This record gives sequence, structure tokens and C-alpha cells, in this order.
Amino acid sequence: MTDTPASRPKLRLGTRRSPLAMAQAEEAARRLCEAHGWLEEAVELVPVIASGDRIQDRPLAEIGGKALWTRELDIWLDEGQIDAAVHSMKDVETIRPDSLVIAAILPRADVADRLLGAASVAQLEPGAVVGTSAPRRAAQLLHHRPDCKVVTFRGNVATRMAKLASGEVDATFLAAAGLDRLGESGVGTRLDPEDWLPAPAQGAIGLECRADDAETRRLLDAIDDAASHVRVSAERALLEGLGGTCHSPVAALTLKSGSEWTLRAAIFSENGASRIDGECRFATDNFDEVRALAADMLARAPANIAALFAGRL
Ligand SMILES: NCc1[nH]cc(CCC(=O)O)c1CC(=O)O
Repeated sequence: MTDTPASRPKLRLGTRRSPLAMAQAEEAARRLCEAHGWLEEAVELVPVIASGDRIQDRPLAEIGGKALWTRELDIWLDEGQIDAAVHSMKDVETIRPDSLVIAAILPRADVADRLLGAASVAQLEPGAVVGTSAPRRAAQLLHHRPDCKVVTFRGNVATRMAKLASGEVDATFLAAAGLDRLGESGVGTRLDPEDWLPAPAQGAIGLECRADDAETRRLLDAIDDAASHVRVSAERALLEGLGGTCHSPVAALTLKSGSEWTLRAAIFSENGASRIDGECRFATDNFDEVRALAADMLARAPANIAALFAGRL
């Protein structure tokens, strides 16, 4: 199938402007061109400034506003200024506008976190200062290393690496996927995701479009990776079942063995002192077991964890 630019208008892909977001949008564009036999100019990248990028001096969990990364892209989609939006699925709220649909998940990259500044979590210096703005990473670190001091750490990947290099912190965590996409695959220590569970949907790029835009849905479907889509949907079903957001201390990982799918998850108190683990097998066509696991974990959660999710159901 070759839809040439001459036979149809350019496909406009909305993206955030950070170097990582642009690299992800370029990957999506490349895959679309490959799948449809298009020339490069058949896809136009349309950068927008997300609210989350505008506010740099406060922890995201504190700003708390919904859809911090997607609000502008949602509006541009609804208004028809773009045909599809490219997202880091880790940053996308579980509850989305009815008018939109996640039409494609690209083949998932490395889901692991990397630790920069020490060879392992155990080898961090006593009392080490660790920069992160992710409640999950903060809680997970403090669970293993209550002696460490967590400080708020915002900014894009390059900014964070510069803050580490300048000695502002002793160590930080970054997603392997983001580092790899920016050509920084060599830095830090990869933390085995089975020991150090990543965030739900980490490492996954998704494309969203209007639910009633059949033509764009067809074009995006050609670059959907079915297995990655299942994994991201299951991990997001857990987060939704917990009533969590991308700023909740929730870790999750799907694993496949033969034809059997498993999800492992953990939820934490803010200070990492409490942790509830869970695991289930799940069917890929309904995720009922995943939602049941979320309910079971909440039922087992002590007050200091339950309080973080209370009122969100
Ligand atoms: N919250 C920011 C964010 N959103 C997605 C990624 C990395 C890429 C990915 O996980 O797909 C990052 C940076 C990081 O956590 O290091």
C-alpha cells in the first residue's frame, strides 16, 4: 500500500517539545513512513508546549493538575489542528476523553530504570542525596535505603544529567528508554526490572487520535505492536484499578512466559516504609484479573498507603 503525499494531505503528529518527546515523535513518523511506503515529508511534526513543561520549579505531584502532559495535545486533537498525538504512555492519565482513542503502541523499548551516580542502590554512600520527582522512585529507594535523602529533581533528561554532573545530587534515576532514545545508552547502571519494578507503561510510546477519525485510526493501526499494546493496557488497568495517576507510588511489570501473561506490582507509602506486593496471571481480552489484583492490594494496604489512593475510586 502506498499512500503518497500527493494522494492525501500530510499526517500531522502533535508532540511535546522536549528533546526526548521530539525523538519519540521522529520514531513514530519513521515507522509510519516505513509501514505505508511514504516519503519523509508525508508526516509533519507539530510541537506544542505542555503545561508540565511550562512549570519547572515545583514537584509534579504537587502541581497535581490532571493531564499535565496531554492537555494541550488533547485540545489540538479535538480542534483538528493535529491528526494524532505522540505520548510517553507513562505520563498519560488512565482516564482519557471519550472523544480520543489510543490507536497504536509502538514496539516497547527497555522498561528498566537506570541509576546514575552509583553502581547499585546498595552501593549508594550512606545518606546519599538522590534527585527524583517521581514518587514511585522516591518510595522505592527509601524502602531499600531509608538513610538516603530524596530531593525534587525536575527538568528534561539533559538538565538532570547536568545537575548530577555539577554535584547538586549524588545520584538520580532515569528511564533506560529515554536515555537510549537520546543516544545516552552507556550511562548509569541498569536496574533489573524484576527486582526494581518500573512505572506502569514505562518505555512505551503511544499514538492517540480522534475516536471518530476512521482514516487516521487505519493509518495508526499499521504501526501498532500487539504485544506492547497488551502490556501497556494491563499495566494501565492496574493503575486505574488502584485509582492512581502517573504521580502515585505504583510500580508494575508485565511478563510473558509461553502463552501465559503475568503482572507483578507494588504500591508504597510515600516514605517507602510500607510496601504491598501483588502478582496475577491475566487474560489479554479483559484484564479482569488485573482489576481484581488492584482491589486486593488496596484491601491489604495499611493506612499510610491507602490514604494515597483513597477518594480516587
Ligand atoms: N516522567 C518523565 C518521563 N516520561 C517518560 C520518560 C522516559 C521514557 C519512557 O519511559 O518511555 C521520562 C523520563 C524518565 O523517567 O527518565
